[in-house]
Amino acid sequence: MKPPRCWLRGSPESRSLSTLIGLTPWPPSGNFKGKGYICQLAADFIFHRTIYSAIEAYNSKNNMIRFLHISKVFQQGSRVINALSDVNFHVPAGQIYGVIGSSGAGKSTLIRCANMLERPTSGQVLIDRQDLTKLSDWQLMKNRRQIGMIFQHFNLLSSRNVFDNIALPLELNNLPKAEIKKRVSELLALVGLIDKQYTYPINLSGGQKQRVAIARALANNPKILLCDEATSALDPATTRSILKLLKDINRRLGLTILLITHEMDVVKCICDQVAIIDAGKLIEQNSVSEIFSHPQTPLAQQFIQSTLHLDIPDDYTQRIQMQPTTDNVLLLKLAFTGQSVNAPLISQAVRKFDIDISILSSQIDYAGGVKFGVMLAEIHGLEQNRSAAIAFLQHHHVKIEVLGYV
Ligand SMILES: Nc1ncnc2c1ncn2[C@@H]1O[C@H](COP(=O)(O)OP(=O)(O)OP(=O)(O)O)[C@@H](O)[C@H]1O
Repeated sequence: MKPPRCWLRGSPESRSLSTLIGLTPWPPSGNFKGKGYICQLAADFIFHRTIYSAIEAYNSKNNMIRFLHISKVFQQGSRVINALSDVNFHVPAGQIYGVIGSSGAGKSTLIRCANMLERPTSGQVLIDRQDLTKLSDWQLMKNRRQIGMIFQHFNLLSSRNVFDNIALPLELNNLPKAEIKKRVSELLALVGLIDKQYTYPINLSGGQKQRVAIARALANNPKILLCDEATSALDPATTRSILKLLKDINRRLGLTILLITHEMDVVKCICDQVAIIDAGKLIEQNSVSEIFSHPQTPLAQQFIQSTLHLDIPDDYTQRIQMQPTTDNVLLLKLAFTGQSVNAPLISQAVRKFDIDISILSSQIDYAGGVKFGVMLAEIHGLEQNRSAAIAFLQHHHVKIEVLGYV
């Protein structure tokens, strides 16, 4: 059958679509005048609607969590607090998505909106295409079974042992005893606590308590897991082991994880994507590799720097001053991200501007498969040459902080 004339007389996009779906553009080249031009407009309209609907359908199918124009206002006496302002983002199914922000930024409010522990003042929260803001309390209670949650302070019941804590949501679901036993045994194995099943929370370490909380959150086979500062109360080694467990669960079960944190190390360690929230507004969001290689906002840069721990040696701290010294050696902190981390910029600057650079310490790290780094260095040479070298490095996206003269 011959393809409809006006469809194929459309714009280049509609023509390429016709090629994509296997139709030969007809006529091969067209002069769009009169009726033909109207046909072109109609074709474009249909094309854009089709594409738009296709993108919408794809987004809603592949995004497990969708925050649409979420605002939350708290009223404290006469004081109005805009905890969240028009927050929009989507969490694709099967991903680990981090939301990072400083204290009071609105992280807890946001994650609590994801299961309606906090109802947004306006906006929609869609979990697996279901709009939670439209549900009655009873429907919401049922719906929450598909959302597991873990907290900073574990929230275990001290009167129940490990087995019984994990069994609780299954008991509330009226599961037969034999099924509860089977499911709890699976979960104990998943979180590595088979030998602790009869232990009470008081006799568990922080990491073990969080493992129990994770097992309990997974008891009803949820589609998503919300993590509210889940590692903030743990030491660095235990934090790493819990993050490793979460990543393992995410990969093995295909579980979608939304976590909030104030630590970029957590994001760096397990997240696929990250959103940065500041004063209730979402100011930046992207894949972890993109954020680490091309941070757009000063706050994103600050969070990245916080993951690189480079201290100025004590003897330098004592000697450093902002006025030039007799030796006139400049002390700099250089931060490399994206392409600048791989380019031989230091040796180029030395050759080009006739200066010497002495590296005191440096650190390179990885996040989302991207390298980034920080360096502490002395620069020796004439003032104008050093300034030109600094301008050269800045031009190549090296962030430079002048620490002073030593
Ligand atoms: N129930 C409430 N009533 C009034 N104000 C609230 C309430 N909950 C949160 N807020 C305010 O909303 C803002 C965001 O708070 P939220 O707890 O979401 O921030 P956060 O980023 O999680 O901070 P932190 O990391 O310190 O926990 C803050 O100004 C807070 O004081």
